[in-house]
Amino acid sequence: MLVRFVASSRLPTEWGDFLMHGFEDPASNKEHVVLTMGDFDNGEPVLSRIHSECLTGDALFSLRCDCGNQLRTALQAIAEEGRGALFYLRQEGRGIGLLNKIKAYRLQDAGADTVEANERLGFGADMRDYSLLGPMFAHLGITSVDLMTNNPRKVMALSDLGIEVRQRLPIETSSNPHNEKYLRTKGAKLGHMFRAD
Ligand SMILES: Nc1nc2c(ncn2[C@@H]2O[C@H](COP(=O)(O)OP(=O)(O)OP(=O)(O)O)[C@@H](O)[C@H]2O)c(=O)[nH]1
Repeated sequence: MLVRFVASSRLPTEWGDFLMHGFEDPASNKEHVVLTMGDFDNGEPVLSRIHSECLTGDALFSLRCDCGNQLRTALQAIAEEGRGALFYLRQEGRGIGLLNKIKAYRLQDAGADTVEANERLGFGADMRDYSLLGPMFAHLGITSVDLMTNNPRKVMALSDLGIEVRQRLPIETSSNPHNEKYLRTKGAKLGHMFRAD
């Protein structure tokens, strides 16, 4: 069964008032949310971010990745524009889940990079599936986006779903000693268009 819309409510945040739309995915038993601001009726491209859940970076202030920083940067950019959408997909750890990500971090502490760690656990480098976005875009009436990402796979995934990506907007965040290797590996092995500080 396809991902389906369940309910919306107001979500005031430190950047402004968003609408929060909840979706359920019966196949994976996952719940996803989209935060929107403004009106999409005129068909103009919508400033958008497709963000993959990162409990450690988004909620626990981790410096091992750039996720929390990107989340805040995206919400701020949407609020400044007064119009946009943030898709928050519950695909933790590039789709391997939180506990496997902790195991992957352990392997990284022992010298593996983020891709090698996934592989040693028996996973591909990136297990995320973006097809679930189709019904979410349809429900919100968004057909064209300006996408905040450094990840070319997301641009291709949206094109495959028939969503026009008018432009890719880089989402640069600063590096620190804890995430330098991770950011380098994303550039070298996962095709991210990352420019280190
Ligand atoms: N398996 C694994 N997942 C990680 C690791 N560090 C961060 N993540 C997850 O990676 C996801 C974010 O992916 P990124 O590759 O950082 O960025 P992206 O979303 O592909 O691309 P951008 O749009 O440019 O941010 C989140 O689900 C994080 O939980 C790691 O070392 N191992």
